[in-house]
Parts: sequence; structure tokens; C-alpha cells
Amino acid sequence: MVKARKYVVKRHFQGVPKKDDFEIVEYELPQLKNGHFSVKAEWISVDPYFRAYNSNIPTPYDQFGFQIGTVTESKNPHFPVGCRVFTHKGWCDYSVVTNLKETYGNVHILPDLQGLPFELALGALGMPGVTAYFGFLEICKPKAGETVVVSGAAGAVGSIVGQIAKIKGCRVIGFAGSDDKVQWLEKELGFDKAINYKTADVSKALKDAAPKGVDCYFDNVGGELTATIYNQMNLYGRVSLCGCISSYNEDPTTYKTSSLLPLILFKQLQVEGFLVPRWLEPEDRRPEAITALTQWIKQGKIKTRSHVTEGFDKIYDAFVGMLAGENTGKAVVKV
Ligand SMILES: NC(=O)C1=CN([C@@H]2O[C@H](COP(=O)(O)OP(=O)(O)OC[C@H]3O[C@@H](n4cnc5c(N)ncnc54)[C@H](OP(=O)(O)O)[C@@H]3O)[C@@H](O)[C@H]2O)C=CC1
Ligand SMILES: CCCCCCC/C=C/C=O
Repeated sequence: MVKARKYVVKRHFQGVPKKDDFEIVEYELPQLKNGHFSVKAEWISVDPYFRAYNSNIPTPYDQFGFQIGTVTESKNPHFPVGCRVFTHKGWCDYSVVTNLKETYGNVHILPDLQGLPFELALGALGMPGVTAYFGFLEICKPKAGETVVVSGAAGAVGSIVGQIAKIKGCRVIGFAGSDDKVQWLEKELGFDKAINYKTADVSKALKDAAPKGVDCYFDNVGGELTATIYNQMNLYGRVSLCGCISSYNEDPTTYKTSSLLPLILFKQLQVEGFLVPRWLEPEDRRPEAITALTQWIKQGKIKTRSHVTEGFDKIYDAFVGMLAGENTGKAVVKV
């Protein structure tokens, strides 16, 4: 019998998730039936949607999320012992896969990453990379020479968006929450300008960096920063609304009508919110994004960084650390 551990969310979060909102539960993995296989987790992802989706899910629930693991026992010939798989089994060290269908695609054997690190399948070559690729290219429709602004620029999605924008010949300005992140964006990733939104006069810094205004905005954060950026958008500018992490710790029933509406109206902005699963149905277009991103990474046109926390007991810390901005690049846990 294998003893397994999983994180159960006991109650809805109030503000920043608390350690006590989770309980680590130990249990015995069930015996495998035909078609089933067990997985030992190696890499577990921590993502903002865990926070954003929490209020809509009845508690208690098992904390979901993407993970990469190896098959330890199998009664399914398509998933032999030792193969490496990608699942949405979440924060657990062992799990049994009984059903391949999941909410974002299916459980599958990890494709050949051509020598790149496995954990990229949780970041640049996983859901965040696909989000960056389609969310930017299909909604912002960038043209060479245009000015693109990215908020949350040093994170999993934002760092990829900014580099895709450079590949497409745009001038790229990123906002991030520390001087180290700003250095990384400018010196290593090739952003034309990066701005620490916590210390800069954001409006002035953006005017200096984008004297001709902003054509495209890829928004990961929302809030005051977004209001300042909308003020400097050009007529017919395009906004890809990917996330609004600055609001996730608020109670959704207290959201107010946005005072951004006059800016959207008079600048005639196209603002489009999206959720990445839209590019899975009716056709699964992930291979298109993953192929392009893999090539760019191998050609050195896109650089990646993983922010690695070690230990199953540290997943909560990695999660709240990511929400607080401790990560540069993709936040992952090695278990
Ligand atoms: N629409 C979709 O389908 C998807 C949306 N998303 C969204 O994209 C965004 C980025 O996700 P992801 O790349 O995985 O996460 P990141 O790797 O960017 O990590 C989150 C980052 O958010 C920043 N942050 C936290 N609080 C604030 C705040 N109040 N104001 C500004 N920045 C803040 C922090 O960076 P800093 O130090 O710069 O503050 C932190 O590092 C999230 O909003 C997420 O919900 C992600 C995937 C799919
Ligand atoms: C259940 C799988 C969900 C993956 C898509 C996440 C969309 C994220 C939205 C905001 O962060």
C-alpha cells in the first residue's frame, strides 16, 4: 500500500490565503483497476488561478493544479511504468489516474522537450506559454514598430509575452515589482524599458518610455497600474486582458463599476478578456504554440527562468510567495 499526501482546501480564502485554509491529508492510494495507473509527482505548479477560482468552488476540495510525475504502477498499456506524464492532479505526492479527461486537455505522456528542462512543461511550454502566445498574438495583433506594454512582465506569462513582442519587432515596455526584475527584463530578456511600478512615478516613466503612446497592452494585473496605462493608450489601441491579480484577494461581490469606461469609449479601445482554454476547443491549438515557443527557446530568442521551491511541505509557501511577487519567471515546486 502506498501512503499518499494531498492538500485539501478547507474553506474559502479571505484575503491572502492562510496556511490554516489548507490541510495536508494522508491516505492510502486505492488498488489499481484495469486502465488505471499511479503517478509519483516530480514538479508541481503554483498559479494565480488557484486564488482566483477559489470563491466559486464548494469547500472542501482537493487543491488542483498542473503537475509532472512518473508512472510507478500501471494497469494501462498506454502509460507504462517509468513514463513521465502531465496531469492536473494538483498538490499531491502520489495519485491514481482513473480518467484521462481533465479540465484543460487530457492526461498525457510528456512530449519530447528536445533536451529542455521538464519543468518548462508547467511554464513556457505549458499553460502559461500557450496563454502568452495566443493571448498576445490573437488579441493584440501586434505590428512591427508598435509600442507594447506588459504588466506582470517578469512572471510566467508576462516574460514570454514581452519576448514574443520583441520577436515581432515591437518596442516593449514591462512593469514589474522589483529592481532585480527590472534588471532581468532589460539586461537578459531584451525589453526596451522595464519599470518598477512600486517605486517609480508610473505615469511619468511610461510617458518617457513611450512618448508616442501605447498601441497594445497585455494586462496581467489590473488595478491602478492598468488605469495609468489606459490613460496613455493610442486611439484604437488593443488590450488583452489576461489577468487581474491585484484584485484576486478582494471579495468579488464588492467590485465597483470601472472608471476606465470613458477611456475605452473615447480612445475606442478594443479590450478583450480571455481564458486560455478557448484555444483548446473545438480544435486543440496548443501544438502550434508549443512548436513555436520550443523553436524560439532553442534559438535563444526566448529565455526562461524557473523559480524553484523544494519540498512537498513548502507548496503553500511557494503559492503565497508567488502571489506576493517572490518569483522571477515561473514558480514551480520540486517534490
Ligand atoms: N486568462 C488566462 O487564461 C490566464 C490568465 N493568467 C493570469 O495571468 C497573470 C499572470 O499569471 P502568471 O504569469 O502565472 O503569474 P506570475 O508568474 O506573473 O506571478 C504572479 C505575479 O503577479 C505580480 N503581482 C502580484 N500582486 C500584484 C499586484 N497587486 N499588482 C501588480 N502585480 C502583482 C507579482 O509580480 P510583481 O513582483 O511584478 O508584483 C507576481 O510575481 C495572472 O493574473 C493570472 O491570473 C494566467 C494564466 C492563464
Ligand atoms: C482548470 C484548468 C484551468 C487552466 C486555465 C487557467 C485560466 C486562468 C485564469 C486566470 O488566471
